[in-house]
Amino acid sequence: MAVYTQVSAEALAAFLSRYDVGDLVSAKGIAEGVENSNYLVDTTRDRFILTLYEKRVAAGDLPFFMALLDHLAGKGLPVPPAVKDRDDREIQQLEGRPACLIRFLPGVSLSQPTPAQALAAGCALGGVHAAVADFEPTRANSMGIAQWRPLLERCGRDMDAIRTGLFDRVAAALDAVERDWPRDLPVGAIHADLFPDNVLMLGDEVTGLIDFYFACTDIRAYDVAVMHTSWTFNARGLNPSAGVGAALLDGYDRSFGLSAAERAALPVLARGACIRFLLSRAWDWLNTPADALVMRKDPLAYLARLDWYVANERAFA
Ligand SMILES: Nc1ncnc2c1ncn2[C@@H]1O[C@H](COP(=O)(O)OP(=O)(O)O)[C@@H](O)[C@H]1O
Ligand SMILES: N[C@@H](CCOP(=O)(O)O)C(=O)O
Repeated sequence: MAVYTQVSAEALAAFLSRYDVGDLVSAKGIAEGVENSNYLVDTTRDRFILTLYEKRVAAGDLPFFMALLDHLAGKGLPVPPAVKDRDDREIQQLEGRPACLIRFLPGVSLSQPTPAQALAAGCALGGVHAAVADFEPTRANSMGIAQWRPLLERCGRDMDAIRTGLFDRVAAALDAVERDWPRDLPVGAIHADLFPDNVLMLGDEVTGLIDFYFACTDIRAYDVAVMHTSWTFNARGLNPSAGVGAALLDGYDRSFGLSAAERAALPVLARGACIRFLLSRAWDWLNTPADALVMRKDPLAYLARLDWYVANERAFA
């Protein structure tokens, strides 16, 4: 359940009165999501997502995220911009949290994407990378390779309570990833978390790309690798679908282009992505009480993926 901050009816009505969006009809907490509090808000005119940014999103990063959403929506991509109030402001305060009113987009997120859907999603990522060619703001990746070792050290040997020997296995995998990490691939604004639950679809059509709150400036092909790790396997990190993996890359290649150097780097980028999500999940696993309202995601599902990429170095050839 991702509603950490309760919003009173009075506070919400006062918040909405700053906008030209009609009057409040209903507001319901959204169970999906991990990082922020989200409400589905209906007014007499339209439907919106109200997001209150919780502790993982730094308020100082919000202008970058909002500028990126505006930029992509302005280029006609299915990305939801924040609504501006009468004073032209997108970022507000509500119940003591930074908050934005976001356009609602139709569609559902998939749990078992087909190759046709993966092709469309890969195409959509290519569309994002093309659209940010003239996007100037930058943001360092706060969950990038430079942060993985400090995060591993912070998790420490407590990781072995999740799986015996986990700390040493991740440390060894990280040694290899740090050694082989590409230094000269093209960089740009990337989503960095384009899992199936952050892509809304109707049939084989992408209707929404959401949750840009890890977006940053980093290696473009790393975004492709993150997608590959999250779209190709089942929830336990098993049974990779070769058709889905190939279709993702094909879609991206058709819409934006994947160079030979980028393709050659995908194995190490994918192992890096596995370490990144394994570590953030392990940290949450070790630091979230089992009875908390937040759903803890399984770090071992990313260990299984890491093992698969180590055993299948030629998966992208
Ligand atoms: N613009 C939007 N249009 C429609 N649904 C949305 C939109 N933004 C978020 N949602 C819904 O809210 C859920 C949680 O949003 P998300 O941004 O993934 O949260 P979190 O940042 O907490 O992970 C999504 O799974 C989706 O169902
Ligand atoms: N995609 C990450 C967690 C981030 O959650 P999101 O709901 O903001 O995408 C993972 O699965 O570990």
